[in-house]
Amino acid sequence: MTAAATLTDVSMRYREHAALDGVTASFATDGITGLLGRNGAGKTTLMQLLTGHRVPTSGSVRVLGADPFENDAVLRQVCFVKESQRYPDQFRVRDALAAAASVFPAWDEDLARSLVADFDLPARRSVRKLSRGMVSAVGITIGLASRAPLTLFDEPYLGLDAVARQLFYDRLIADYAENPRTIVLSTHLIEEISGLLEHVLLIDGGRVVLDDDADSLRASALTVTGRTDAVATLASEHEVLTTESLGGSSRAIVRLRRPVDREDLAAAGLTAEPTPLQQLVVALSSRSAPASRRAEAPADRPSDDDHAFQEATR
Ligand SMILES: Nc1ncnc2c1ncn2[C@@H]1O[C@H](COP(=O)(O)OP(=O)(O)OP(=O)(O)O)[C@@H](O)[C@H]1O
Repeated sequence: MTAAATLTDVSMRYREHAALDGVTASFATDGITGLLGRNGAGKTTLMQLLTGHRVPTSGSVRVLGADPFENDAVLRQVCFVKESQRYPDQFRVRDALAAAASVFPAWDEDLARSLVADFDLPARRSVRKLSRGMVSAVGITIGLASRAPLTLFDEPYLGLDAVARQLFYDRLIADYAENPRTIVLSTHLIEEISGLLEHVLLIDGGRVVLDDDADSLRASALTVTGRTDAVATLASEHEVLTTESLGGSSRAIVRLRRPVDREDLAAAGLTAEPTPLQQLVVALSSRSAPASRRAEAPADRPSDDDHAFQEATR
C-alpha cells in the first residue's frame, strides 16, 4: 500500500492527559477510511495532527511525504471539514466557496455549483443566517469540490437531514470513483457509512484497537449463534468479543483467527452471519473501555472560534 499519510508512534498529551498514546497508522493513497471511536477517543486530535493544526508531543506525522506543520506546500493539498467550522461574519455562501477555491489548487467549480444546487444552498445568503444543516452542507461542498489529495471530514453533518446525508454519501462515492483520493471520514453514524468504507481505523482511549480493510473485517467478524457448547468450542479457537447466553443457546461476536468452513459450522448446528460494523465497533470499544479510559481532560480546551477560516479549511 502506498500511504498518503502516516503516523508513527504518535502521542499527543494535553498536560497530563494523553489524547493519543503510541498511535501508528497509515492512510492509503486513494482510499476511504472510516476513523471511528467513542466520544473523546482522539479522532479530532488525530485529524488535527494530519492537518498541521497541532504538533505531536512525540512520534512522527508525515503527510504526502513531509511534516505537515507550517508546511504550505502540503497544506494546500489537505482539506479539513470540521463539524464546528466557522466562517468570517460577513461571508455569504458564495464568499466561503470563493475563498476555498482560492486555497485549493484542484478546486472543481462545476462540482461546487452542482452541490450548491443539490443541497439547495442560497449562494447569496450570509452564512450566519443559514440553518445548522445548511452550514454543514457548505462544509461538505467545500470538502468535495476541493478535490484535495487528502480530504478529512470530521463529523461533517451536524443538523443535516437524512436525505441530505444520503446525498453526501452518493456524491462522495460518485466523485471518488472518478477522482480517487485519500478520504478520512469520522462519524458516529457508523451503519450509514459502513458501505462506503474501504478501511476502518478504530481508536479508543487514544489507542488503535482496530486497523483493517473493510473486506477483511466483513469476512472475519462473525456473529455466531447455536448451542452454548458448540459456540464455546468455536470460540476457544478464535477471538471472542462478546457472548450472550440464554437457556442452552449462545450468541457470540467472534473475530476469526483463520478461515472457517461454513459447512463445518452448519454441521455443528451453528449459524454465522457477518457482524455489522456498528456492533463490532461497540464490542471492541466496550472491551477496551475499562483499561483505557483516561482521566478527565483539563478544562482549558481552546475554543474553536480561535481558528480562522483559512486555517480551518486547510
Ligand atoms: N485542547 C485540548 N486541551 C485539553 N484536552 C483536550 C484538548 N483537545 C482534546 N482534548 C481531550 O483529548 C481527548 C480526545 O479528544 P478528541 O476531540 O480528539 O476526541 P474525539 O474522538 O474527536 O471525540 P468526539 O467523538 O466526542 O468528537 C478528549 O479527552 C478531550 O477532552
